[in-house]
Amino acid sequence: MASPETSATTAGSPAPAIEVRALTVTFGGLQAVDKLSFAVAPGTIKGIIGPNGAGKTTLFNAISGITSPTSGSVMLDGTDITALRPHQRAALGLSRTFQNLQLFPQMSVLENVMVGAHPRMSAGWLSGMFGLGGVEERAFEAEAYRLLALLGLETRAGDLAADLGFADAKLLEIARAMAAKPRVLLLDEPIAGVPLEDQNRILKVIRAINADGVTIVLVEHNMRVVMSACADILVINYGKRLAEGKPADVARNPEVIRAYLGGEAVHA
Ligand SMILES: Nc1ncnc2c1ncn2[C@@H]1O[C@H](COP(=O)(O)OP(=O)(O)OP(=O)(O)O)[C@@H](O)[C@H]1O
Repeated sequence: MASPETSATTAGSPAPAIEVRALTVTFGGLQAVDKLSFAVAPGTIKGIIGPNGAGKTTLFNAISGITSPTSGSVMLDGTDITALRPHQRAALGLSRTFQNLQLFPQMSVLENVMVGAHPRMSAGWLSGMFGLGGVEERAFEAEAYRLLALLGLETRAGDLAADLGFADAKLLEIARAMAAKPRVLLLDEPIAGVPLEDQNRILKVIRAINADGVTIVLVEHNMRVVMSACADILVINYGKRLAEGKPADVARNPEVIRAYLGGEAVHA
């Protein structure tokens, strides 16, 4: 029988990978996230869009544990994780990237990926990471190389992260998050600021990660990317759900068009 912390699942219908229940985050008098509820089906890519200040990053911060919600709950694979700290959520399989890259510029590309594996490391491993060697370090290093190859960054492994171009730095941020071997990956604007000619590289990586079985929640302003990558999309405004559904339906929704683009059509 399910414990009080786990949600009931009926036979044949697995718990959502992520479920947010009546989540509210208040800053002073401002409801940045306002009684928001939604679910993300396992193995899918869910897009979250909304105008500037709609509450998308605050929502990600509450899901990943960086911000404590004022009320409501967050479930991961049917388990209530609302009270857990970010590293505990990461150890349970929830990983994220940041809109403003959280890389170590003076460390190598490879080392940045290896740091991302810390939720899986044994105690003391990180402090001995550079120079002590050992079986565990070599295993993580081999995995980090495999991840870099998957993301097309293997030739940059020895370079400083500071020397990467912007698109490669965005990819490295994804590789760092993937090093924790997440089942659910939150991507905060992975395409933002990336030149048009590099955007498809990142889109391909997102699809490849998802094809490997990782559930993805994608916050992104780039409509072309959101519309083509996501099975369904949640639109929020003032921290509340404005619309939810298939990309084509959301793009036609008059309320979405009005609130999100001030009257312009949402182009796929
Ligand atoms: N730490 C904070 N303290 C006070 N207000 C905050 C804080 N973080 C966010 N806010 C406010 O909460 C609201 C939601 O902000 P948030 O950054 O989550 O929106 P967003 O949808 O991610 O915006 P953008 O698309 O511009 O990144 C905004 O009004 C913002 O000013």
